[in-house]
Parts: sequence; C-alpha cells; structure tokens
Amino acid sequence: MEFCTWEPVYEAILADFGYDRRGDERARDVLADLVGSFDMAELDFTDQRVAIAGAGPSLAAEADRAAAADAVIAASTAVDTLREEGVAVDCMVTDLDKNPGTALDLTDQGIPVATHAHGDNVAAVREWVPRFTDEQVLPTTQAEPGGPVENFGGFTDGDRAAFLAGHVGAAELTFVGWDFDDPGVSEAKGRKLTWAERLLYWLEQRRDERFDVLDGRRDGIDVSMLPI
Ligand SMILES: Nc1ncnc2c1ncn2[C@@H]1O[C@H](COP(=O)(O)OP(=O)(O)OP(=O)(O)O)[C@@H](O)[C@H]1O
Ligand SMILES: Nc1nc2c(c(=O)[nH]1)N=C(CO)CN2
Repeated sequence: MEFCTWEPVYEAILADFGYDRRGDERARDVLADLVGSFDMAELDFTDQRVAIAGAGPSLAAEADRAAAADAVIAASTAVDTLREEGVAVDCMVTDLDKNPGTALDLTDQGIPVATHAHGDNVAAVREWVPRFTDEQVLPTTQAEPGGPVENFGGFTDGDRAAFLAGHVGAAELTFVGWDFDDPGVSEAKGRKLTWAERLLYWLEQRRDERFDVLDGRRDGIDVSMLPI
C-alpha cells in the first residue's frame, strides 16, 4: 500500500487513540538502526490460500482450518496457541508486547517475524530485536516507511498480518481465531478490535474479496473515515 493511501487512515487512528506521530517515527528509526534489510522473496505466498490467525478464544477450536490452508500468518500469541495444537506457522506478526520469546524462537528457526515498532514499544524493540536472527526480521511501521522499515498497512497485529498476506501475493485469505465481540477483552483492546474489523473491511474492498470473518457484520461497521 502506498503511504499516501494509508496516511489518512493512520491520521484517524492517531486521533482516535491520542498517539503521537513523532513517537511512531522515532520508534521506526530505532528499529531501522537495529536491522538489515529483509529479503521479501522469503515470503512469497503467490496464489496461496493463507490463514490469518488472530488470538481470540476461538483459535484452538479452529486450528484445523489453519492447518488446512496453504500457509499461516499468525498474530502475536496466536503462534503459541497454534503450536500447542500442532500447527506450524509460516510467519509471525507482532509488536513484541506479549510473547517476544516466541518471536526469538521463530527467527532462530528461520521463520520470518514481521516486527512492528510504534511509539509505545520502543523499549521492547531495543531489548529484543538485537537478539533475533536478523535475516528473519521484517521490520514494520505504521508511520511513513523509511530505510529497511516497511508499511504494508494495518494497525493491530492481526489486521497487519492480513495486509501483509495481500502484499506477498495471497490469492485468498481465511480467518481463524477472530472474536470481534469477545467479552473477555478490555475496553482499550475492544477499541483496537473495532479498528481491526474496519481495516479488514477496507482490505477486502481493495482486494475485491469477501472475508469469511466479516460475514453478517458488514452493516454494523462504521467506515466513514475510510477512503472507500
Ligand atoms: N478476541 C480477540 N482477542 C485478542 N486478539 C484478537 C481477538 N480477535 C482477534 N484478535 C487479533 O489477534 C491479534 C493478536 O492478539 P494478542 O492479544 O495476542 O496480541 P496483542 O499483542 O495484544 O495485539 P495488539 O498489540 O495488536 O493489540 C490482535 O492484534 C487482533 O488483531
Ligand atoms: N503508538 C502506538 N501504536 C500502536 C499501539 C500502541 O499501543 N501505541 N498498539 C498497536 C496494537 O496493539 C498498534 N499500534
């Protein structure tokens, strides 16, 4: 996604959550200084059916659907749940706030980790990224991309995974472990999930696809701030 396309949506996210754009940019620059450039050929999912695993409570019960896909991109703790169910992932997407040890383990095993820097995770970026196997770190930002740091679009780990899948050629996306109405999440997390849902709606419009996870939900999604 071109940054000029993403930027108005990013501005709306910044305004909604009160994040500081300069903070995201500083985080991007910290990450840029810690990594080499990632070889995007490592992540070629052309023509594949890719499962996007979120970390909702439904994930364990849906792990077989992830296993049936051609490839799996998992967000944050979804990697751990899938591993417990015996399902390997092909890529992890994370802002390092919950299970950075899992990300370390994956990069050691040669599995790419899309590692996101933002204004509120700089300490984790500084602590963990130098320990990762560098060739497997795909550095990302939600601000303007720069140097080795990419922006494929998206906000939460899960929806960023979906935008990444699109970027690397996925023919079809299927979603496991997504529970938008999860009563177990905090108010703040719930607001992030509302954005995740909205961004997935935008992505399916852009791809001219219909994501299974949005079936029955589209009429309730406020997309007034999206360039649709
Ligand atoms: N009910 C749910 N609870 C948590 N995550 C969910 C849920 N449904 C979908 N997801 C997706 O799974 C992703 C991973 O969630 P997890 O709680 O492991 O990580 P997180 O680091 O807190 O995520 P983030 O930093 O993006 O908020 C979320 O980013 C979200 O996109
Ligand atoms: N500045 C900032 N950016 C984010 C944050 C966050 O807490 N702060 N959380 C995200 C997903 O949880 C994604 N982006």
